[in-house]
Amino acid sequence: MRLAASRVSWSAGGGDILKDVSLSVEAGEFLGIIGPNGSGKTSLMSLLSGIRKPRSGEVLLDGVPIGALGRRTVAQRLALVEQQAETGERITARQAVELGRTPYLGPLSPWSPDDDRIVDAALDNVDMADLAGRIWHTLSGGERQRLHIARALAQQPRILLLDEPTNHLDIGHQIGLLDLVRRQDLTVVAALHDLNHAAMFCDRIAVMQAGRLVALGRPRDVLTVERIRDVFGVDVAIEHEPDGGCHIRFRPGRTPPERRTAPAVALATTGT
Ligand SMILES: Nc1ncnc2c1ncn2[C@@H]1O[C@H](COP(=O)(O)OP(=O)(O)OP(=O)(O)O)[C@@H](O)[C@H]1O
Repeated sequence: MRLAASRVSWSAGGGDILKDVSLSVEAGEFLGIIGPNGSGKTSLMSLLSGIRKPRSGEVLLDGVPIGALGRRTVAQRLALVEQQAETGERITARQAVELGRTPYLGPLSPWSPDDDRIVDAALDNVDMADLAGRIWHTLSGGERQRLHIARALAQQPRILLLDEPTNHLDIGHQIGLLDLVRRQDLTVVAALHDLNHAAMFCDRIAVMQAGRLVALGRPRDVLTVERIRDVFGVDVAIEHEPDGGCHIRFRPGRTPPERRTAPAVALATTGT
């Protein structure tokens, strides 16, 4: 299943937030979206998911404008985990994941043992089976985040859109979650802040800056010292590995003076 944005622009609050962005993600690909705070990652994800309509341009799901497909059809093909996703507080962890089955339920297709199996597998996948009976508001931020992922997996989409999926997670669960997502037979688009995670897990990376797509390609081609300095305003050293991977080392105190007011926060987790 192929998802594509064709020359999409979007405005809000009197300003142009996304400007003429085109990209596509192929079946089975893991595409990362990186960029500083406010560069338009979340806005782009919301257009790709069909939640928002572009002012101009279009988003195509297997060649069909996403706006022309019904909500239920879209939800059976594509799941979005939003950055600040919230869920009603009175439900249990399991019930939160069961919500992922909604697009498949109806008068002629009531809840079945298959739905139970799918929900159990999703809880297992994110290491949350033991807490399935816990009430939502008693769970930690990281546990809730893992349940949001489980809910999206229970939706059995072909495309998974993740907006900063590793928020709130400790390093073990950050790596575990990205690895889990990568191992699924899914097309993934994930907005990520950690450039090393993007380098490790993504087939290609899209770089957003001030609402524009400024680079798109393989991690080692996109993540260059010059681009990271230009886009994030920080100085890094990059080690290239023989297997094609790369590792980015943040060099504190080496940021060019003219960029010291830039939003370097975005790289805070990449220093090792
Ligand atoms: N509904 C809205 N009304 C006005 N401005 C908006 C709206 N939604 C987003 N923006 C602005 O658009 C810009 C891009 O926001 P967006 O959330 O897409 O960025 P982001 O790259 O995801 O940022 P972050 O890394 O901080 O999550 C920001 O300046 C934001 O304030």
